[in-house]
Amino acid sequence: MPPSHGAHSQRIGGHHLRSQLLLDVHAAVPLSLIAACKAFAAHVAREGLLARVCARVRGQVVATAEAPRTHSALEGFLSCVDPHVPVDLCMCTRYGPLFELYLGPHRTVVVNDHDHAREVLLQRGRDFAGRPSMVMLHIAFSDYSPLWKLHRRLVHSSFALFGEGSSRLQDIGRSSGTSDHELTTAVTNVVCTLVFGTTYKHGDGELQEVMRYNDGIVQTITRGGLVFPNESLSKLRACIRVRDCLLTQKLHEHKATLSEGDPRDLLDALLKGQGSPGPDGTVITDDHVLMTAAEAFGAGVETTSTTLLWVLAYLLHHPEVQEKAQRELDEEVGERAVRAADRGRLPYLDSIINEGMRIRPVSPVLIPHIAMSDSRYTKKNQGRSVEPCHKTFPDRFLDDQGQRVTPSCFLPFGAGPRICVGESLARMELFLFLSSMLQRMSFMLPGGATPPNLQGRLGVVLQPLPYKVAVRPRAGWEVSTHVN
Ligand code: HEM
Repeated sequence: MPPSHGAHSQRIGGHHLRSQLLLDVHAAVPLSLIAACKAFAAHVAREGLLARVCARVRGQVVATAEAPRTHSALEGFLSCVDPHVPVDLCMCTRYGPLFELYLGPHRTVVVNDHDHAREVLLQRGRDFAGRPSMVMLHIAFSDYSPLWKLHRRLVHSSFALFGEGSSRLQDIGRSSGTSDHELTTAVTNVVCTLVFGTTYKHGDGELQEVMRYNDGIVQTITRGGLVFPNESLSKLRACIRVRDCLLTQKLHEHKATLSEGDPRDLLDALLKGQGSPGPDGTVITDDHVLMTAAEAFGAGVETTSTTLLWVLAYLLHHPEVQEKAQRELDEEVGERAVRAADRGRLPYLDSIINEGMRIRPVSPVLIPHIAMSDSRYTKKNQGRSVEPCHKTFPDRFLDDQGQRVTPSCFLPFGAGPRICVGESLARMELFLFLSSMLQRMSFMLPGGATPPNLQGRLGVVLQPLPYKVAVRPRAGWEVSTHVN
């Protein structure tokens, strides 16, 4: 279709890698600034360029990057790039809700409005379901292809084994701890169960090893600068070696014990998928299996544990919200262990989780999409009004009767063909962890401590700065501890 040239239309030609994306937009779309910055940071890290840029949106730092001093891609956007002075990139204010920018060599269209994003992701999902060529992973960063579809289907089917009908996640949730390390350990344990069917006991050496390499990978990627040989790159390589060694061992064990019945976990599902190629003859190799297993850790640990840390940080700012959630738990669940099926009875707790994901989304701009073919997107409405919101944490997700409402523009897991494949699992995990924690413990600021800084910093995900929290067991639940 030819692009339209209406008085209010903006033609955004983004020939992204291999196709042409034309957006004809008559209305607002805002900012994928954070994505832009993220991708920019990734690009800069890849290219090994120098000088520091700090990007802020509405006063909040959303990304820092090692940036080129005089890079033509950046010149259009920044009046100055001083390596020592933070540059405010309020692009939304300066360039309007829809604009294009170069991320290194890639022309990128920025869309920042939930309604429009929803339309692009859902109604036009197939058109924009591609991924830029980034990292060789098999789902999240894989382009829209038969191989991606096959992997996604298998991953989805294996996650279904851990759905509401299963008690496997409930039991792991019950052993959750309260420091960020323990939260991450518990979330990692869930992913180990999903991926290779091992649920570890507290303190297990192998689980510690998984934690160490996972953390090493996250930290080194967050730090960036992995282009030239250096300490970070060596550490990343070492962590990946340990990870691959462990996953290969699990793969061999699974091959040796694979049976006819239902898959036990993700490795089983992928191994079974090796026997039935996709419609175009696509075959899953052992390397694919290992990469997809590794990806489940990458996508499933940091996202979920960081969401919980954000929710806790907000609860420290709103102790009355915590008390109300605890009252709801006391009335609806009492002292028995929380079950996945209790979610329907706990709308207030659910609204806290939703609000946590809304106000501090760990993946604020999804993962970049690219156009699958020459495409045009036309919006009829012009402009957009932003009304002041008088809702307090977490009431946006509740109606006047205290029942749950979910605005259609709420997309913490994306939408359309590339929607997060772990969404149901993540929602269940968040529910089980938070409910089990609030049922047994109260979280408060240690004496003299200031409330957590809610600004966040963008690493692999948007994460809170470290904060301190005191934990007190609720009446009837022993074990007391102070954690950082
Ligand atoms: C709070 C937790 C989580 C959040 C907020 C989250 C969010 C997201 C988002 C925003 C995307 C990108 C969607 C897009 O580009 O349109 C995504 C993709 C993905 N997520 Fe999650 N996620 C979470 C947990 C998980 C978990 C637990 C797993 C698996 C164990 C997982 C696996 C994936 C995968 C494989 C993709 C790539 C899907 C594709 O490209 O086809 N995520 N997630």
